[in-house]
Amino acid sequence: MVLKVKELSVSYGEKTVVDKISFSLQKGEVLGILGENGAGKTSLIEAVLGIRPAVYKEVAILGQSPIHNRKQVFEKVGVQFQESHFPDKMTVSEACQQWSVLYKATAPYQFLLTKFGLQDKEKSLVKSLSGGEKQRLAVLLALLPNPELVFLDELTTGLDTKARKKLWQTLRNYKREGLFIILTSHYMDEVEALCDRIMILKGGHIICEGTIAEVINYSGQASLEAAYLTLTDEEGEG
Ligand SMILES: Nc1ncnc2c1ncn2[C@@H]1O[C@H](COP(=O)(O)OP(=O)(O)OP(=O)(O)O)[C@@H](O)[C@H]1O
Repeated sequence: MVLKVKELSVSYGEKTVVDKISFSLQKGEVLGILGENGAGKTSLIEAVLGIRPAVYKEVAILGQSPIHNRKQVFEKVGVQFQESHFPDKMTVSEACQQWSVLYKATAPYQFLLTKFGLQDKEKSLVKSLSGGEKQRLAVLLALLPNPELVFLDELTTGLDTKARKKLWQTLRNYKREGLFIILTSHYMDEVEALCDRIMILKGGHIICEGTIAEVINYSGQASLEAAYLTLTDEEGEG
């Protein structure tokens, strides 16, 4: 098993935003975590990674605790966050180099820059990149340590249609090579393009999980979009 989470809860003060959630990721799977704004997706991922205080019965990533075996786990796990902050004067290549030194072994970053369409930006300041380019850099950095498992939070937010499709293809290739992926997304086309299994959160609870076909079937709707809207009671709100 790649990831096992048992009865994990996250609270901010009195407010519990992730409530006794249990789930797992099997080998070969891409798991999508869905849910409206504030459902608890980021809090859940941060708690699983051990960077957000939480209570739980068990959290194991690739068979080890991300809290007690931090260093060993993070040699094998890549993380892309919603926002990456870089110093003002840092160039793209410096960002890659600084990230590389955190790991024992990394992929050659020039190769990844080409893969992510950033080869002409090596000498550019990170702060001068467009939103979409920064986003691609954040995914690149997550993949730099050649991880076995990668967490991608709002993967393609801010990317144009062509860049999204390109990134999906890149990730599908990584998956074929054996990478396990957990991602959060607000885009049902993205989820359908990448995920084997999904988990929909609402108010810190899992309201539905299964393959895309199972979730659609369970909702009684004809598409994932309609299933998602029905299950999260969003219909008619927009
Ligand atoms: N540092 C914090 N302090 C207090 N409350 C927080 C904090 N971070 C998140 N929350 C609250 O916890 C709840 C879950 O937030 P979280 O960011 O995990 O949701 P999300 O599903 O990732 O949302 P989004 O889709 O908007 O990114 C929200 O109600 C949010 O306001």
